[in-house]
Amino acid sequence: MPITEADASALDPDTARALAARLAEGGCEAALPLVTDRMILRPPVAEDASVLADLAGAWSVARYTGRIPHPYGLEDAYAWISLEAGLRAEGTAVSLLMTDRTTGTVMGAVGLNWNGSWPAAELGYWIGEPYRGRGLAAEAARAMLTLAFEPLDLAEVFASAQPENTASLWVLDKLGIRPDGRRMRVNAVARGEVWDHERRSIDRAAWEADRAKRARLVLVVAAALVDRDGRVLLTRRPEGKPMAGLWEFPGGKVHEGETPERALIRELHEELGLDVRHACLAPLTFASHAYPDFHLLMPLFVLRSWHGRPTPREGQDIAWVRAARLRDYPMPPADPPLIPALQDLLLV
Ligand SMILES: Nc1nc2c([nH]c(=O)n2[C@@H]2O[C@H](COP(=O)(O)OP(=O)(O)OP(=O)(O)O)[C@@H](O)[C@H]2O)c(=O)[nH]1
Repeated sequence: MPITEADASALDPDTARALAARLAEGGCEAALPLVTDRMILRPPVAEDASVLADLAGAWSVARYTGRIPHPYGLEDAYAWISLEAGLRAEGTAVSLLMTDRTTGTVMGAVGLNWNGSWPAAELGYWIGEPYRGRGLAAEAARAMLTLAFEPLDLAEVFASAQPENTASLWVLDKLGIRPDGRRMRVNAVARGEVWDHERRSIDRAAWEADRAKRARLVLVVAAALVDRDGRVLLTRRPEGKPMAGLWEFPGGKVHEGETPERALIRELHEELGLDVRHACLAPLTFASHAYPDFHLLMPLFVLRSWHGRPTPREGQDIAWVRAARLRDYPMPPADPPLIPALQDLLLV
């Protein structure tokens, strides 16, 4: 549904209050914080001011954003944090920090603002210099689209970027936020300029179509082979396959007409030369993970007995790993949530 100027800005206080309630943090029903593969996106707090001043104070960040002044100091960061808390509480905007899911390190920020454009929201993001080139902005912006169209129930998300800011244009393209034939003016405070840019947008129908494409379910089955010492067999994805170099549980896709168990028996034979009996496969847990272009559903079986010696037949490295050391091996993003169930089973 294209938004016209006449539709926009009709944000009545009740709607704003409802949106603010959806943005309140805490509990399983709350929209925030957002969790992605590599990040937790959470509201900024006063303790973030100095790291924000360092990151957003760089000219390489300010020069491409409309709202970040330059120079940008601690006072600016405190003012922004308190402004954003106010907008979130009144239900007119949400800004979140991109933090590393493991270390908590603040890496950038991403926000939606529908103050004056509701039911459309403007998307904005910036990423600190040390954290560029890893696809983090796209990952965060994708989570913001989900927030916009699901809990916030907005109709459109729009954005713009400097024509020479190719990294940002790449993010918008990747998310399906495309030129919509309109222009938008941006007051770029750091440069003291007013930009007149191509407007890019995505509406609910386009976002739903993209989500449906990415939600195609792929059933993969995997095994945790456990030896007499309680070690688990990991195999390393060989060069030429997607996610090459990462360690995973042996297994593969379930073919048409196969049960997960038959598929696993076939894969263990093809990949490792093992003969396995159906009765030895004990279901343990499963992974359910949204990859960019499909949704993985992967039951994990435990196997303690087999015939033959695991022999890599597809050029893959293999490793026997103690349960306590499983996290030392870089794995595809679907796999780390499987580790606690294995450790519960093996670390007694
Ligand atoms: N086998 C296995 N696949 C995993 C794991 N974790 C995970 O995300 N996957 C994903 O599940 C999919 C399985 O694909 P695969 O390439 O191993 O399957 P396959 O042996 O049937 O390969 P093929 O498609 O080349 O015939 C891949 O996208 C892979 O990255 C895991 O622990 N084990």
